[in-house]
Amino acid sequence: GIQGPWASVSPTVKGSLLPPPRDQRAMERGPTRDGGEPGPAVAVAAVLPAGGCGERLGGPTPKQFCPVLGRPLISYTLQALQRVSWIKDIVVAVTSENMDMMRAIIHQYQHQRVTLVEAGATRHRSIFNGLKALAGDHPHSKLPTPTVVIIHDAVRPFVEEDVLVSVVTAAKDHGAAGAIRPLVSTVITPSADGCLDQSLDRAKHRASEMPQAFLFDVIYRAYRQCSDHDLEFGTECLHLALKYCHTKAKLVEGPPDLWKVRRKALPYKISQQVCVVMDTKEDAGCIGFLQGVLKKELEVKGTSVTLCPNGQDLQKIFLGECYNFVCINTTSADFHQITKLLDGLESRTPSLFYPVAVVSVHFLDSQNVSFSERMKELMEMKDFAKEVKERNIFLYGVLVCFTQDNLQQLHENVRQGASIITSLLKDRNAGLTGQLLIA
Ligand SMILES: Nc1ccn([C@@H]2O[C@H](COP(=O)(O)OP(=O)(O)OP(=O)(O)O)[C@@H](O)[C@H]2O)c(=O)n1
Ligand SMILES: O=C(CO)[C@H](O)[C@H](O)COP(=O)(O)O
Repeated sequence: GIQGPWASVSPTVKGSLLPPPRDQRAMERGPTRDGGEPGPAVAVAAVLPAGGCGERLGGPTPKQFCPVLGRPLISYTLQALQRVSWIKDIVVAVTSENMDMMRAIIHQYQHQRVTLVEAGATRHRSIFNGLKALAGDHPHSKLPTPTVVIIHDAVRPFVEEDVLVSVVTAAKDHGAAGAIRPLVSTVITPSADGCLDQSLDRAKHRASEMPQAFLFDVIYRAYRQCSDHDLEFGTECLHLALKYCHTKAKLVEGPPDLWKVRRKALPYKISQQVCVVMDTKEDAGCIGFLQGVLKKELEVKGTSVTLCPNGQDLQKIFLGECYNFVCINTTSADFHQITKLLDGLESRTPSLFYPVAVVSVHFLDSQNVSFSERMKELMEMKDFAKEVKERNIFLYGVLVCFTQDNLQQLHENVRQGASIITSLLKDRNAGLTGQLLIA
């Protein structure tokens, strides 16, 4: 029967990126423990493999430790599991070299019910190590053995309580269960000579995702029997349960946000598009020259420039998936345009894995306006930058200085400004946000 205040199980953490849990749906599906304690009426623990190096994503930091809005990715996943009170223990497999970092993350974000074990050389080996810590018969077991164990990748941060309830409930009944999604592309089989052999009927196949859940005895038995080849090359825990315990997993349709971080999030073309926003229709003089140089600089790197003169609806820009903005301000001390742009960007869903970069370009006619006066005006940008960084928007400033009577120097400074803008957009350096670079 359904009892218990599910809504109180998972309060939305203030300031959290995670959407509020769909408790209502969980309530409809999930049985509670006897006595009204919320959660499936069995002891549940989770194993989180987090010992990979993230080769496909690239970069020196394994993807589970990459910062997302300043917080390591794994901390979001832990937060998502930890707010489900009926998951009693969370065992995380981490390599020895990252153990201290993981401890620091647990301490900094006050994660609870977490036990660390050493990761193995492959995902399956890491999971096996996690299971051993929960197995009563193992010398390294430290924790109570659960009836059901959830296995979930550290790099799938958006797991919600309702899907956890579904897989745990199904595992209780079937021995094993896993989330699935429709296939996004058709799977084909090539022949040895590189020609099409077969094309699978997409409607008949599914992508296997995480979380998965198992009766502990089933999955632990499967891991203890499986071959070195399985542990080395296997990619599917549900398959181990089938192969070694004849347990046919129940498949549960999961939501689209169960995805895993694999490669860089954005297709190159989208991430490279640049939108230039102007506060004037005028395109003569240094503005026109800057536009020309920018087009050339950015085009060289395979980008396209959209010019949006004043008066055009900025909404159109926000609807598009643009991640690079150059805001050219010609009106002295006027932050109107950039404020409008930042407001619009803020209302857009934050891009978690790729910051939006905005370069605010200003001009200083040093014969007519004093440098210190202009700097004082532009200091405001620092506060803007700090605010919007919270939303993964990186704001930079560029000041192009000129004197009316030295056209050659103006052109040179504009060229330098354009190359600073290009580097800022390309590098997306978090440390330079709010800084004003002078050309
Ligand atoms: N020896 C390993 C390899 C992987 N994992 C974990 O298994 C999950 C899913 O694996 P995958 O996406 O393949 O991660 P990586 O192996 O890090 O990535 P890549 O395959 O691109 O190297 C990740 O949380 C990863 O840290 C693990 O615990 N131990
Ligand atoms: O998704 C999985 C686990 O998370 C896969 O089962 C397995 O680890 C292979 O991963 P990938 O599809 O990223 O190669």
